[in-house]
Amino acid sequence: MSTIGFEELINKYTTVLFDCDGVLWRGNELIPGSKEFIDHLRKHNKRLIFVTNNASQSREQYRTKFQKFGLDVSTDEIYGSAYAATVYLKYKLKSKKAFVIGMSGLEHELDTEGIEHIGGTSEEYNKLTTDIDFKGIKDSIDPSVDTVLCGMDLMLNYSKLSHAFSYLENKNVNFVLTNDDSTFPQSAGIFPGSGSLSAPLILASGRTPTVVGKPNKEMLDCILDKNHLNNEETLMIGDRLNTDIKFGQEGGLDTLLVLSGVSKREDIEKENIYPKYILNSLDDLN
Ligand SMILES: O=C(O)[C@H](O)[C@H](O)COP(=O)(O)O
Ligand SMILES: [Mg+2]
Repeated sequence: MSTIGFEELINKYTTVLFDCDGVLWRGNELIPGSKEFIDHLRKHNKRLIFVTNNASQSREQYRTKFQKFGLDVSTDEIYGSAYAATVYLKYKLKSKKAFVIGMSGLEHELDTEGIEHIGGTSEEYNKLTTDIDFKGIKDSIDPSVDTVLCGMDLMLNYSKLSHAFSYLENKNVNFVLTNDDSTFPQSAGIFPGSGSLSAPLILASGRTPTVVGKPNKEMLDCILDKNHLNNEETLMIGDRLNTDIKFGQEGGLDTLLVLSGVSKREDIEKENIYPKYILNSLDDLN
């Protein structure tokens, strides 16, 4: 494990896969040096691919977020777990309709692939109430729902969980997570991640979900469907050892851990996941 400088990086790699939360930004705050580093790579004609487990936004919404930071990134360069999960439901599960725990970004991606969805941001599932209509939940089961899909949901509540749980009682209904990150890096600090939001369903249903996001192969398959990666010339940059660095290693890529997000230097030995390179942040490359 060593550091790496900009010159060495651009001489070794033609393609850079970037994680987003904790590498480029924390919430809506750009991490110092990330824009400059991306601009430098663009000047050296490097291929950039952005791979985020954050399912709260669609590729289009991320393109707008990049633009707000003065970064011109095309949707073809963006692979979010909302998109990857949608592709998985559409082409692997042949899903027609999903019950969603998630936000508008996940719903937008499902819409682009013509997968119907209930739950999510619709009004009836987002009322914060202690007056739960338990019988109504069981009576409301829609037999055409074939999948429960869970992602980051800032409006999670007991009623939504109870609806999702009731669908999962039917073992024929698929159970899919966009990702299972335990925590989520924000500018104000670390918060519960989407993996921690779906944990109650896993415990209550006793079922093991398919997880699409990093480090799982479905996310890499989604990228490889559209991009040939020359492994020796591709670098994966991330802030989380058990998603980004593991994803890169299992994909046969070199990896760079930046300490600007979730994982800390002492986590490396604890988790026994050793990146090839380590830096404090992307600013060390400017
Ligand atoms: O809780 C989550 O969904 C994740 O922590 C978060 O969104 C990770 O995003 P990434 O670091 O993969 O961009
Ligand atoms: Mg991250």
